[in-house]
Amino acid sequence: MSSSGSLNPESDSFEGRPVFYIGQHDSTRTEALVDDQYTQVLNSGFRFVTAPITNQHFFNRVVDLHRAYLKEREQWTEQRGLTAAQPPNASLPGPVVPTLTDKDTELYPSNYIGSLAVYFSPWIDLCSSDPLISSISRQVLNLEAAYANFCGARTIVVPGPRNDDSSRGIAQYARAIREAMHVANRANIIIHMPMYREPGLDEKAETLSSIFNPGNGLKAKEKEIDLFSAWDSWNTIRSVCSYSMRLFVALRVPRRVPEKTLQERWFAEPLHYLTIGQDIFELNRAGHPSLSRNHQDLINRYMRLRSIPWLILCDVGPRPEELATRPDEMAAEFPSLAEASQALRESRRPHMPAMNAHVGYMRYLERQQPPFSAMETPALTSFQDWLQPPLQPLADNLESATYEVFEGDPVKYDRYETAITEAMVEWKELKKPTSTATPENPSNPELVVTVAGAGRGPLVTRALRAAESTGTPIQIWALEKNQDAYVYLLRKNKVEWGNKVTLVKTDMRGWEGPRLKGREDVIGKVDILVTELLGSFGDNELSPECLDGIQNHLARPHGMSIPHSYTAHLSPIATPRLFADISSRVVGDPNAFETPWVVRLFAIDYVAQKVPDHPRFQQAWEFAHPVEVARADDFAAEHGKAAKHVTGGVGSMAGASGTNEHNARHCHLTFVCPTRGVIHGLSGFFESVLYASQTGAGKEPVEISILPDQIDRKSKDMVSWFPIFFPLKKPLYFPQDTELEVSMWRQTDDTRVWYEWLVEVYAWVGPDTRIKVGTSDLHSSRKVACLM
Ligand SMILES: C[S@@+](CC[C@H](N)C(=O)[O-])C[C@H]1O[C@@H](n2cnc3c(N)ncnc32)[C@H](O)[C@@H]1O
Repeated sequence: MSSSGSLNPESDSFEGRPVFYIGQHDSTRTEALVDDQYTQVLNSGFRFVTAPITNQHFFNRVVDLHRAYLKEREQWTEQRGLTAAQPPNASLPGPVVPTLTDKDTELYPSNYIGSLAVYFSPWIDLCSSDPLISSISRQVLNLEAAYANFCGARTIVVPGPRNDDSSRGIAQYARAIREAMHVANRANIIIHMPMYREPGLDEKAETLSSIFNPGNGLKAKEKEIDLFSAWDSWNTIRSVCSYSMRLFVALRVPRRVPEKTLQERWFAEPLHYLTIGQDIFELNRAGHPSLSRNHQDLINRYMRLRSIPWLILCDVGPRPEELATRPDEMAAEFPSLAEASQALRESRRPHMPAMNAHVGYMRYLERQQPPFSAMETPALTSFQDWLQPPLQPLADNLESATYEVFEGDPVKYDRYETAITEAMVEWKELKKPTSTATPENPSNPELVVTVAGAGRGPLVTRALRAAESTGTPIQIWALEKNQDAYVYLLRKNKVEWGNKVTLVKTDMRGWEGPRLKGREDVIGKVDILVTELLGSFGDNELSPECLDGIQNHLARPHGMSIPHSYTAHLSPIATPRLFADISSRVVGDPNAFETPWVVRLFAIDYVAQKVPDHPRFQQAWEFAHPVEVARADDFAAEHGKAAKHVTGGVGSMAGASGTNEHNARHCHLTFVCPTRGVIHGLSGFFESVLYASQTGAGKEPVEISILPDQIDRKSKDMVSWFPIFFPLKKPLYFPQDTELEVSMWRQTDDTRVWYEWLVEVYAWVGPDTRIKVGTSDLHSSRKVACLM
């Protein structure tokens, strides 16, 4: 258990953890609690309770209505002398459930209704194949939805389908929920779903179907457990409801915790509640309730979500008969000494119920959770699954505050400093000539270092530090095209760098090159060129194009670029939240589904599995610098720079001259998905080798990476880049044993760069037979392309 100090936010040893918000549900409750009872439940440690919208009276009324209808129909059939085989007139109207009366409900508008989780009647059966029962169920659903919405309920829980066997039933159910969402137009609708159909944990409460068609439920055959069938039903329901942002899941925690793949599938879904039944708890040796290690891990994982799901403990007390007895006001005012000291020990008022044992255990688990890590600060957490439009680094100038955010991540700068240090050490070791060498001073040891795109100068500081620590004399230039950042650099040069740095306000592609110290008439070459123009997908902020424009100043053959190379990587993902978010933006932003978004992906499911030759994260392409023969350089040498737009027809894009053609890329990747699921787009990442040793001593390269399976090894805790997300306009469903074929292109017409992407689904239907079962549109970010 943590010390009290670690829970005190004021203390130095404070460690934050997710907070458990625990509610109480009683499956036998047929009426909303009255105020006193509600208070008693809160006093036993719960923070909220559930309340049925209607009561037993309403249930009886609906059952009587249906009975009367069946009787009337029977009479009607008899009067006409029809046999059982002759169906009644199809247009005979079915029963219409009359409006609610005050006898049908104990729920009224109140100042605490917003904190109740109100429950639809569990006895309706929206999936019923009996059209009368499904119709009555739907009417009840709508009556209750309208009334709960009227009362001001914010969350309404609806029992999920009882099984996933009938696609007709699920379709009926989904359609009814969509209708109810229109009726309850402000409330959130929460579908109560099991994680999977665990034998023995199916709902037993009676329904209209079990009352009127009792035989139907008996036929259910023993089947193999299909782990994904409940998720499949949920996927149908939310698809029919167009991924409404008001539709959530209450996930029933199973007795046996399933495999990780299924846990992760639900992790990506909008979990509003986790419901934990009394039978999930075990008793420990002291007879207190406890949960297995697997259950604890599951809860700990889900509690890391940005919107932390609330917990509902079901049937763990206080029992209805306990709530029936009102606390004795007199006795509460004048407790006996023994009662008072017992109450003090349990931190409660005398005659108030003791802390519920299950709540007490959950509070203990709350304290046992791993504390928030350095990557879970409130600032970083607030970025989870938050879409940011990508930067236009050439067209736009960054603000000082944005640079300050970059500078807040020491990991990136440490890795750069290590790379520059190694480059300087090896330069000496390999006795490479420097660009400051002149006929008069052929062994001048001064290296020419240029930081291009210096921003507010952190990489300049690191280059100066590397030079000092390695005892390397340098001449250093810093280039920046942002005139405001340039002013900052001028000041920093005076205040911090002792005017050692030559600052040039220029686009690096138009720089004339370094005029050497003491020989200003001579334009020299650069030995070490340092840049950080990388985007989340490596090349998406046009680092290749910018470096092409300056690499002619690099000394050959020894000059080097830091970074030396970078690679882009992809993996298909399910991310229902981002899909819903982007869908909601389309009206104001018609290109929302054609935009690669920068986003700190979190509530997502990587659907592909790692198998031999097909890893979960696959490399799309690579850029390495300097480019050996740049087509642009050749072209400019032949025609002059200004000529590039008038010689159309050479490049792959119509009308392009082809000078940037060497920076176009294409990849085709195959991802393997053994279980069925859905994808909403492609997650993108990059890695970069900043410096690769040239001494042949087998040293590890200096790298940075944002790949989920590499970041901890290559650049732990680096937060400078979030992943990129290439969305799909329509979710793409895939069956089990599927291969997702991903095609991606980096396109250019010499003035712009954009991406195009396509996903195709192939299912294996025999040992050697694969058939195509789905395809996405060809998406293109051309309309939001990066301008060169
Ligand atoms: C991602 S920021 C990095 C800034 C700084 N080096 C750092 O690490 O904090 C990229 C910088 O490069 C500059 N930049 C981008 N393209 C450039 C170009 N073609 N010429 C000069 N500066 C450029 C931007 O204005 C921006 O300041």
